[in-house]
Amino acid sequence: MTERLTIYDTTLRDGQQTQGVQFSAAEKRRIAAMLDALGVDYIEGGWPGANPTDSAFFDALPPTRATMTAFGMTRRQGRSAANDDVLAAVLNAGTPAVCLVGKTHDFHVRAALGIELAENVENIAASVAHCVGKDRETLFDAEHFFDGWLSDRGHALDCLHAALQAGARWIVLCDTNGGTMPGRIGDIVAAVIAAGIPGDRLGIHTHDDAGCAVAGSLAAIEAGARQVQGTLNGLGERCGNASLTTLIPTLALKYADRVTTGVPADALTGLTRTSRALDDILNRVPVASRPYVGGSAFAHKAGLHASAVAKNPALYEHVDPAQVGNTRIVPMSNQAGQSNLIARLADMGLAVEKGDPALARILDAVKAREAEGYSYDTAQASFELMARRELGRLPRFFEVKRYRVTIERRKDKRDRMVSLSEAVVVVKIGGTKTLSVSESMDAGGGDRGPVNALAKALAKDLGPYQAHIDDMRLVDFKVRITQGGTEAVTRVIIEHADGEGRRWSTVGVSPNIVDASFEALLDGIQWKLIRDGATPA
Ligand SMILES: CC(=O)SCCNC(=O)CCNC(=O)[C@H](O)C(C)(C)COP(=O)(O)OP(=O)(O)OC[C@H]1O[C@@H](n2cnc3c(N)ncnc32)[C@H](O)[C@@H]1OP(=O)(O)O
Ligand SMILES: CC(=O)C(=O)O
Repeated sequence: MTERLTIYDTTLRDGQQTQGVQFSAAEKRRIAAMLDALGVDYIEGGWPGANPTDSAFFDALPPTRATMTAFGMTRRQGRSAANDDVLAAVLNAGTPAVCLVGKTHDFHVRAALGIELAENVENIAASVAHCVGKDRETLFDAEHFFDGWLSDRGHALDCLHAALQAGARWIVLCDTNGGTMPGRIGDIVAAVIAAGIPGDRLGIHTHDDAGCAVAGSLAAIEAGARQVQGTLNGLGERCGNASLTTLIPTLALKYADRVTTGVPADALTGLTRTSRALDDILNRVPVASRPYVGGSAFAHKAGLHASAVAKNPALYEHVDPAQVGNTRIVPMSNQAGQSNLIARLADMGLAVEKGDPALARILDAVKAREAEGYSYDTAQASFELMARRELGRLPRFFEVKRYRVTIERRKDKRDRMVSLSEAVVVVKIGGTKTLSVSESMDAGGGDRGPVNALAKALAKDLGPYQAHIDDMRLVDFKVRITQGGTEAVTRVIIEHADGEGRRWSTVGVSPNIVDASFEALLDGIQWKLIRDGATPA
């Protein structure tokens, strides 16, 4: 017998409390549509009246199947709920549900609000009753509840009972500082239920400060809480909230015998896309190690793992990546054996029989190059080019005859010191040599550095290949000083993208950062020409 678990998303409110995150109203609408497609039950849209973006979002709310919720706080001391302007802004947003945060830790009541415990309980009751009286489904976020329970459980419970009696639909227990261990969360939730707050009225809201937010939420669910709150990709104040990107598949795939959620199986297959779409909105590189949806979540690097996965993927996978819309990869590195290699080459469309002597040559080359400072487990496009070279299947599109980069520091017309990087690249395509010159100046007149100048010069005139590279862009550039053999060398990893949504990474290594960057840039272009099926001139 399974029970229905309600999923409450707070990406647009607590997620916006992440340092460095500021959604526009249009972005909030896009994210709300993504959440709706996923099947969450509630979308907390923000705090109306707190800032212009949230107000603009609530002024033109998108239609959603999920219950749109406005967030705010209980009335301030000395005001009636009807005369509290913050509460009024929350109600004026016109959402079917509202969520009010209130203090439940005696320390906060005295130190942050500066009021008596009885006054706090009255404020909670009056605020909830006011919203219920305006026909809003009302949730009460019991801030710092777990710390409050340990400090003065009588007061913490009084706050919950006051909200429940005033008509709150949900009482949400918050581990606001994120420091409560999962076992303790489970014990306290069970004690709260025993004290008369029914599990089907209880929610859990955790933060990840001790790395336990998802575990704490699961402990609360196991103890009987029937609403779970969280955010996409675990965004949220400080270290973030419980990640719904982890909780949703965990609930669907591992708790199906205990609870059901509103997320249908076909929406679950859109989870990886949703997670990456949010990163795209935030202009963030997706975290590869993210459970279920990360680029490495189903990457089998070690030779023993890859060999077993080739026989049966379940040997090293806790779920099928297709269930969450992710894909299995078998990267190449010096941890790899022939099984990784055959699988990887097959993914690239290169069929090679087991026992082919080229396999041993490629493995030796990977190990030798990684000893020099290369790293192929992320730079799979450079690995492909190297493997093709060993297999004699690397098309020769063009040859770089020479390149030069200069950096000049000089005064501009307004007598300010400015830098200017300039690159010259000479390439030979077929029988024709082309010379391209480019500066690194951006639209605002700022210098973007020698690597930018080189990238622009290299991409400026590639004759018959130009149409293939026009939609390429550089999305990430990482530099590490590493030990190659006995010398310190620079390793540059570049992530590229194109108009078709492909992303690929390349690596270059040299004692000189410009040479290392150039090698990675060149690999990026060659890989793109191969993928596009360009014909060598
Ligand atoms: C745990 C959480 O994440 S809850 C969500 C927190 N989110 C945010 O704070 C983001 C949005 N907040 C804001 O934009 C602003 O803080 C506003 C508009 C809500 C209030 O702004 P201001 O009026 O300038 O107050 P300020 O932010 O300085 O302080 C909050 C005040 O509310 C009081 N307060 C805090 N929590 C509560 C509560 N649950 N109930 C009643 N009053 C509260 C504080 O004691 C403080 O009062 P004081 O000014 O008398 O000391
Ligand atoms: C309400 C909330 O975000 C918290 O207590 O963490």
